[in-house]
Amino acid sequence: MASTNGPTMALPEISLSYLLASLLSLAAFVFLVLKLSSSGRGPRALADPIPRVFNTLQFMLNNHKFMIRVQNAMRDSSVVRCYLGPKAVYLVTGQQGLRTVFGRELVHSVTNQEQMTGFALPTLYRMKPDEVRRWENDKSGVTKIPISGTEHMPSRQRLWFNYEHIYAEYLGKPQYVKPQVDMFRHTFGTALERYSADEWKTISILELCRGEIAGAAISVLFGPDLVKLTPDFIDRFWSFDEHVFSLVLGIPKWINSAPSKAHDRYVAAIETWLNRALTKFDWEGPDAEADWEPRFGARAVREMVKWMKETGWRTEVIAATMGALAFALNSNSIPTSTWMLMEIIKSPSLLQAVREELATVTITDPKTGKQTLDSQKLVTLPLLQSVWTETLRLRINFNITRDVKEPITIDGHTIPKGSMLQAPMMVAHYDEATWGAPDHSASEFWAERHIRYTNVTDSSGKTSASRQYAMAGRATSYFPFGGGANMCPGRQYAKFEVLMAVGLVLSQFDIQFVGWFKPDGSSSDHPAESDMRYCGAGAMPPDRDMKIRLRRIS
Ligand code: HEM
Repeated sequence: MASTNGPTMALPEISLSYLLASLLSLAAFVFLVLKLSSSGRGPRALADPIPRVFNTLQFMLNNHKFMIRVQNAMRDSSVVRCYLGPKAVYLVTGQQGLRTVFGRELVHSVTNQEQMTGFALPTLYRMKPDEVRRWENDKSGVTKIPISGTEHMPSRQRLWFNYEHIYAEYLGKPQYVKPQVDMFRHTFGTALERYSADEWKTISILELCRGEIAGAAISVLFGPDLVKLTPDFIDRFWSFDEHVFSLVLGIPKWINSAPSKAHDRYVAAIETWLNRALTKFDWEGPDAEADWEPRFGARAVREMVKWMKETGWRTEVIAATMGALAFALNSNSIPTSTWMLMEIIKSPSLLQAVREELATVTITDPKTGKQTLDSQKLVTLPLLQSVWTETLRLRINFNITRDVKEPITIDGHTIPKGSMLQAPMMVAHYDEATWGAPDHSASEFWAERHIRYTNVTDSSGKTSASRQYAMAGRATSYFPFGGGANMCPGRQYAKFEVLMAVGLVLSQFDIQFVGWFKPDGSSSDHPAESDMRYCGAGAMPPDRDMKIRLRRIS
């Protein structure tokens, strides 16, 4: 239609079908653009109200709140990204993600090496920049077969490989675990002899675990001299333990000097022990290959010291490395023992059931003639194992962290080189779909979560329900010991040690519950809960104590 007013343009005649077709094309175009732009954005981003600042601060200062936001974001997304400082971090959950973090195929592309050289080696291991550079320059990888192009390196000079291999071998192989377990049973059993059959004694579960169990564990791994030479060593250990997170974050001394002071006192004590052991030990003598001897304690410690001396590390660095090992030994096992004792003692029926199980593995020690526990059978008891699994699931809470050295793909998302991967236990271990049961939500401690009952018929034809251990969820939703090449090398020993400590206390004493106590010593009307200040830092200890009365069963 032509206009009659002023200069005009002739408009084409538009049909309805032409208009509809144009609108549809436009809609399709907009949809495509939106789709392409959203897939280009990668995985879901965690909201960051002050970009790159808020999330970083919350991660460091209130990890629990940060992790609750991550948990919510991961309800419908197996990969969530955010920035922590300048670093792009990808939090992952689910089968594919966990296989990527822990799998053998990507062992050279997904590693913990930047974590070590960036944080642990300069702080906890006390290495100077040129010493850290030696690790950075070792490109031969962690596996027995060196990465192609590095085959020329003498095997003992391969730092990453030897560090992992020595621990995996001497902490993990059954022939070395067994003598350590026997030694722990004897040492802790002897420590318990101070509680007699003649009188009831009131004790604190926290003190028992942080004192006697931790002391026995240190004496087994490092020999008795460490505590003999520094009688307050166990106090120094806990003071160091309290400050580890601040130390690793590298908070400067002028802001807070307490962490480095605690570390100084701790490493100094270990150095005293180390110097004495190095002077006294005969490397050519009969104990050179002993499973355990009193100077260095367990073989794992002696082999690590030997290799570090051979490869030229300063005594202070070796002492600090042993300090990190003592931390790995106790920092998770002791809270786990504490929680297991508290959970069992607080429920009279559970205590009774566990004691009945323990009675089936009680033996007479051939050397001392005293009652003790058969360690091999102990770790197969169904109910005790279920309590162990449930305790680790609920109370061990950190994000297993790895660096991405080559681009990888998880659930269709490309994770670029240079970013960081984190597998949060709090997301996997508390997942309702995996762990929840009709009357027991995933966030609740339920001693029998990992028990199945099957009917068995005996020779007389009588049928009864038999209790069996069966983990309630998938392995990829449960990784308290991490996974892959860096998986905790002490995990087998940890299970023996914790179950032995808990088993000896519960089987050798009559126990009466006294009450719950707050850290200030006042009584509490409700049981302990996880101390969430430790969320993301490893084991979450109980926020209050339990006191009991005990008397040895004569
Ligand atoms: C309940 C007890 C324990 C728990 C939950 C636990 C957990 C862990 C975790 C999550 C890691 C990091 C794994 C990774 O990055 O994938 C680790 C590393 C380690 N653990 Fe344990 N652990 C326990 C007991 C022990 C014990 C008893 C020992 C020693 C006898 C030990 C020695 C180590 C060592 C040496 C490392 C470092 C390995 C490395 O640097 O690659 N752990 N542990």
